[in-house]
Amino acid sequence: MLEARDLHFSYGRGRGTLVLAGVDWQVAPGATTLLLGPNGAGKSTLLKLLSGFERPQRGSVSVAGDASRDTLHREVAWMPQDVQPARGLTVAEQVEYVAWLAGLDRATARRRAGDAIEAVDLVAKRDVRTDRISGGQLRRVGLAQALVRRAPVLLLDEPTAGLDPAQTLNFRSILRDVEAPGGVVVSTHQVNDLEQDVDRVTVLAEGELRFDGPVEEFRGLGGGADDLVTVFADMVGGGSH
Ligand SMILES: Nc1ncnc2c1ncn2[C@@H]1O[C@H](COP(=O)(O)OP(=O)(O)OP(=O)(O)O)[C@@H](O)[C@H]1O
Repeated sequence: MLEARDLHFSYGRGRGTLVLAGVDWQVAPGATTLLLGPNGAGKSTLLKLLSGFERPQRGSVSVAGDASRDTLHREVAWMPQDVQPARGLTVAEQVEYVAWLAGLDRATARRRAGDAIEAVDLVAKRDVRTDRISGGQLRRVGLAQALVRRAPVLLLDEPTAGLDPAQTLNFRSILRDVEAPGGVVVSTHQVNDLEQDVDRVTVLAEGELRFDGPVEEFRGLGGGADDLVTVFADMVGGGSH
């Protein structure tokens, strides 16, 4: 199980602002968790720490008690908020390159990249350069990059931000078929992302967890969708949603 203990993190040296102030959290295996928090709450930072991309100043991130960077890289796949096109590479080449960087041999990287591109419904674009595809398609390349390693845990940072409603639905339906036995985490600042199939909700605000439980429990805090926006705003101590 992917677990964070007493995570403290601030950017910059010395007196940088504390972004995470002692977060204890476990990613629920076999479940999809919505990591909900207002802008600047520290969601991206938490996901970077959980993936091993950043190291905490205090506390630890571990899988089954093992906190080594190699283990995190093997066990956790992370899709960053800003997926970058690799100049000059096609969709297939970019996903294959990421697989190769992760240590797969050439033939396996190619095969897995093909599978991942199929899973994200981008077969028609496989030979198009990634700097010439739409923002929504680039998000799906990002998801393919995360899937290609077949890590047990999948962390997705605001995967549908900026997508139109049709693309959002398309992305969610692709996510429904993703296999990640260690758990899937989807970060968002929008309460209406609760519409998607999620099992659990974790609310992060000002570097602390304010809620962590089954989605039904969170929904039960408000009478309807509008209520939940209010519940969330009260929970995070502001009007952001
Ligand atoms: N590279 C950085 N250097 C300095 N400060 C940073 C850096 N990245 C993030 N921060 C700050 O850390 C805080 C948390 O940022 P983070 O991106 O983790 O929040 P978030 O919840 O993902 O926000 P959003 O929903 O807007 O993406 C913010 O105050 C942000 O300004």
